Amino acid sequence: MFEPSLNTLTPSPIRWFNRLYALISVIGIFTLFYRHFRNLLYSPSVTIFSQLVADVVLALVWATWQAGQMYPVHRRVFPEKLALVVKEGGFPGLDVVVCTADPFKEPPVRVVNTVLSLMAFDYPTEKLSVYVSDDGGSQLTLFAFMEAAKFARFWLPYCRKYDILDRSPEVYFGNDPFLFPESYEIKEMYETMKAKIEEAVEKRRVSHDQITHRWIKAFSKWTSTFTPQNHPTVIEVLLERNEDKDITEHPLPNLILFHIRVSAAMTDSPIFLTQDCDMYSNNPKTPLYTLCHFLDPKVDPNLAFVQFPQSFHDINKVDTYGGQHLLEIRTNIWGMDGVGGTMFMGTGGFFKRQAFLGTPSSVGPSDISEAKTHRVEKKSIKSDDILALAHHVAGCRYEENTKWGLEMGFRYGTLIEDLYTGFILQSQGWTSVFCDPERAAFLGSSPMSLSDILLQSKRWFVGFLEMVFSKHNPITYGFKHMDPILALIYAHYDLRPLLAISIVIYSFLPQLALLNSCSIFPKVSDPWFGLYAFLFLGSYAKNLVEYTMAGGGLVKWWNNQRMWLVLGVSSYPFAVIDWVLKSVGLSTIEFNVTSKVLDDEITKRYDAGLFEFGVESPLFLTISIAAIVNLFAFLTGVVVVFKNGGFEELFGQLFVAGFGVVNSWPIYEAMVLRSDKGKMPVMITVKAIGVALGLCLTQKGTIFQHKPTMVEPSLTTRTPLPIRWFNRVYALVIAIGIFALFYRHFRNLLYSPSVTIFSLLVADVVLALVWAMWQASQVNPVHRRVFPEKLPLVVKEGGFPGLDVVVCTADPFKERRLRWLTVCCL
Ligand SMILES: O=c1ccn([C@@H]2O[C@H](COP(=O)(O)OP(=O)(O)O[C@H]3O[C@H](CO)[C@@H](O)[C@H](O)[C@H]3O)[C@@H](O)[C@H]2O)c(=O)[nH]1
Repeated sequence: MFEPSLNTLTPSPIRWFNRLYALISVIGIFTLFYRHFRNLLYSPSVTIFSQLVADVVLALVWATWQAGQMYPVHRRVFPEKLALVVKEGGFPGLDVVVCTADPFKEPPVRVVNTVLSLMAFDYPTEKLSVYVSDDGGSQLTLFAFMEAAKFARFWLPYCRKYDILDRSPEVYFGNDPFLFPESYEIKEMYETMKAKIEEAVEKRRVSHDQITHRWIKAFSKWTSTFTPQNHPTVIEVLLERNEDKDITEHPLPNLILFHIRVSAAMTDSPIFLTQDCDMYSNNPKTPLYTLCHFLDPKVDPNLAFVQFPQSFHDINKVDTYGGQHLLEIRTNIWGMDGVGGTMFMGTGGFFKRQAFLGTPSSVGPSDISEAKTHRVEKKSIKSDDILALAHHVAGCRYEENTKWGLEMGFRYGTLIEDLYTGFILQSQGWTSVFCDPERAAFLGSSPMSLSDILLQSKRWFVGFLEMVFSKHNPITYGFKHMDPILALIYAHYDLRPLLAISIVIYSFLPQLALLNSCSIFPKVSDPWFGLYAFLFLGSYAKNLVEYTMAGGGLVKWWNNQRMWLVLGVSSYPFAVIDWVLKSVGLSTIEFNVTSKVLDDEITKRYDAGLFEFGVESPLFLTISIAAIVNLFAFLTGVVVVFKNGGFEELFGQLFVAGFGVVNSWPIYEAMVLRSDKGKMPVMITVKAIGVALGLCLTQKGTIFQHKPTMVEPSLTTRTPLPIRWFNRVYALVIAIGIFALFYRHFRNLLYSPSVTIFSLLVADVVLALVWAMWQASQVNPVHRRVFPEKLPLVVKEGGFPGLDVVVCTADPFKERRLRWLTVCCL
């Protein structure tokens, strides 16, 4: 029987290019390690050891990133075919949970907009319930939703009637679309509601005259002992679909305030969506795209969630802080999808409820219509027993001695509950898919100040470190429980904070060495320099290709790589320090909610592409120190090279310092050229200059051996022969062939051991060894020339060293001749 396919999955052809690039780079990386080890062996030094450590960490993070490039896929969905599979009345129930935590960092008007846009999904309202979970326990939130429930009666039918696309009223009216007869009236209602909510937030309380009789009892819970941490359970049904109708007598979706488990007790829909409070719906058809996965006749019964990307409406044209996370959200995620599971991003994830109750084998049937827990759908959500059950499960003692947070529901105990929860689900055998419709499903806000973005990243990175050092480490645990490639991709995120080691080393070591005229990279004419150039340019070029394919341009890419460096000397090392302090019990780390409050001046500066400093954050101090050291080293290096020469030897360091300087431009600008409120605080600049100069002046002659770079007349030249490239390529190709042959021998030995195979292996190993030794002499053939005419520049004739000439005659007694030669040498 023909079964309509609601989605398709196609492997991306770019995977072949990715794999080839990875193979060539791996060879390059191992060659570089060989050089480091050889140097360490023959002339061990702190500098070489630091370079080795930096490069090993870089290589680890790079390699785990490549895992996400091995199996990229693309998906398409066909919502127009849904009707062939299920009638609208047969759609599964959908619970939407929106979380908010602080009405002063997350303005209730914005949360209301998010919720209204979700209530207005193109989905049967009798199947839809929206929950608002307020961790801040604020009466301002309740008041805002009381008002929102009234406005919804007008807004939802208006969206339906005119098939409006922007279903967040703020966005819709912000675009000035007065096309329909009711538009003015609806806008006025919205503005009135907005003003009321904002007035209450400004006064920080809800006055009695703003509360209608029906809500007095609800607000009476906010007594003098009520605090955000300690308060009675508050569950309020603001709209109930069986009772509340919009102005066209169409049922409204349920709208309920408070806790996530409450949704299982009240509506128990098979699918639920979790949403950040700022992530409004930008595409009303999003739930239909989700159904294209959950209701596909060939659906994987273990499918746990469908993830939509996090997209942002307020990123400036050049994405100054790399806030779009294009590489993570639009590139790597497809690589995860190709091996069985995209990560959960904390928002925009539609879950099958059953996935939170246990492993696929323990929870039984996985048909979406069966994916319920309490089976309470038929009763009114205002009935006493449902409300009693909801209060019971919402109570904070409910979880004690249960599996909630450990083996069920969202997994606690980390600052990255989203990534962690997705990882655990996938290690239990659940799968997930990524869905990226052309019109973004959801749009949220991204921080506009540097300190907000650095603090947010630091929180994530502490969370990643918690995961690395837990029993759920992606390598030790992941390798056993999921596709190893997927485990490696998770490992990439968890290892990222360790990049602090590499970026800090490369932000200071070559620069300080430059100040000592001490060369730590090969000189330009040295073949090893080519290897450095290949690895650096290759990875940057590949990164640019990935970024462009993800939808970014050159300027955005540049800003993104700059943020990578900025994070490397701020959020990454601070996350490591925070994690260490927390691990030894010297501090606790809390979830600091990211501020979503818009400040006009900050927005203006952000839109102009300026970095927003403004506050005295220790995170800015380290960035500034690195920027000043790079500038000082670069300028000193240029002067030294002009005075004494040595450009070839010092080029590598001049390049690294120069690269640091170019990337640090916004920091110098904020220190010296800007006078607005977002400039670098003077105290940070002063402290940074003090520390940087102290560092540059006090390290002289410590770990760096001073090597004068004065030009000396060269009496000989040594030119590598071009044939070496041919020799090397030949050796490389044959070496790959030899390894393939060995692989065959070993496999044969393993599966059908015999004397013949063993003898062949021994013979080939010996041949290969002798061959490899001979190739060693072909790798770097050189040609030498001497310039006797330049000798007077170095030494006068009178200063020539003495020269003894020994003439040998044939001697029947060889030993005697040797004895004579030895005597001469003495
Ligand atoms: O104690 C808390 C803290 C936060 N939130 C809500 O969680 C959401 C995310 O918080 P936010 O401060 O915006 O964190 P971000 O770092 O911007 O969010 C990203 O990172 C979080 C942690 O990994 C994920 O939870 C989010 O979904 C993801 O968008 C917001 O709706 C908050 O209201 C709560 O409900 N309770």
